[in-house]
Amino acid sequence: MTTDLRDHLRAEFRWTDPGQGYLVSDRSGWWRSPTILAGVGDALADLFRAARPTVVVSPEVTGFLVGPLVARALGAGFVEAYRAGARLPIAEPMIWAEVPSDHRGKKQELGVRRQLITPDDRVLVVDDWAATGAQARALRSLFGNSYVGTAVIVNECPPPLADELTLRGLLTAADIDPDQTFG
Ligand SMILES: O=P(O)(O)OC[C@H]1O[C@H](OP(=O)(O)OP(=O)(O)O)[C@H](O)[C@@H]1O
Ligand SMILES: Nc1ncnc2[nH]cnc12
Repeated sequence: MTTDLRDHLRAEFRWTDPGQGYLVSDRSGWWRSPTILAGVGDALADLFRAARPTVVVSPEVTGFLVGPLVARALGAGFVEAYRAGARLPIAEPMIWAEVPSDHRGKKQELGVRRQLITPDDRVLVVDDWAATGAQARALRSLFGNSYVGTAVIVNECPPPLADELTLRGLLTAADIDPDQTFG
C-alpha cells in the first residue's frame, strides 16, 4: 500500500521554475489527487503507530493540511503550531520555540497553546517536508520526553540528522531529484 502511495507521490510532484534562479517545489498535485489524500494520513501514521501518539502537532501552513490527516488515521488530536507574526495575536498562554535558521535561511518562532498539551501526551510532529530539520528541532524542544518523533512526506535530512531527531519520511531527496523530475 505504502509502495503504491510512494509511486503516486513521486508521479504527482513537480519542480517549477518561477524564473528567480532556483526551482520551487509544487506539491499541489498531492492534495489534488483523491488517492493521495485518502492514503497519505495512514502512510505517515504507520511510520509511528507503534509509539501510540496521542496528539499531532504541525507548523503552519502546509502542516495544517497534512497534520489532521495523520491525526485522524491515529485516532489522535491535532494542535496547530503558529509562526510568530503570521496572524493576529493569540490571547491564550503560549509556549514558543525559536526555529534555528531553516531551509529559507530565516529565523522564526513557532508557538503552541500551552493548555492543549498535557504531561501524559505523546506528541508526534507532522509536516510535508524536512530540509534542515529546523521546524522539527524547534518543536521537539517544546515537548521534552513527550516528543515521539517527526513524520514528513519528503525527508531531505542527512540520515544522522534524521536519526537524531527521530524523523522519518515517505520519500527522500532522490525520489524527487530535479534532474529526473523537472521538465
Ligand atoms: O526542515 P526545515 O528546514 O525546517 O524545512 C521544512 C519546512 O519548510 C517548509 O515550510 P515553508 O514555510 O517553506 O512552506 P509552507 O508555507 O508550505 O509550510 C515545510 O512545510 C516545512 O515546514
Ligand atoms: N516546501 C519545501 N519545504 C522545505 N524545503 C523545500 N525545498 C523545496 N521545497 C521545499
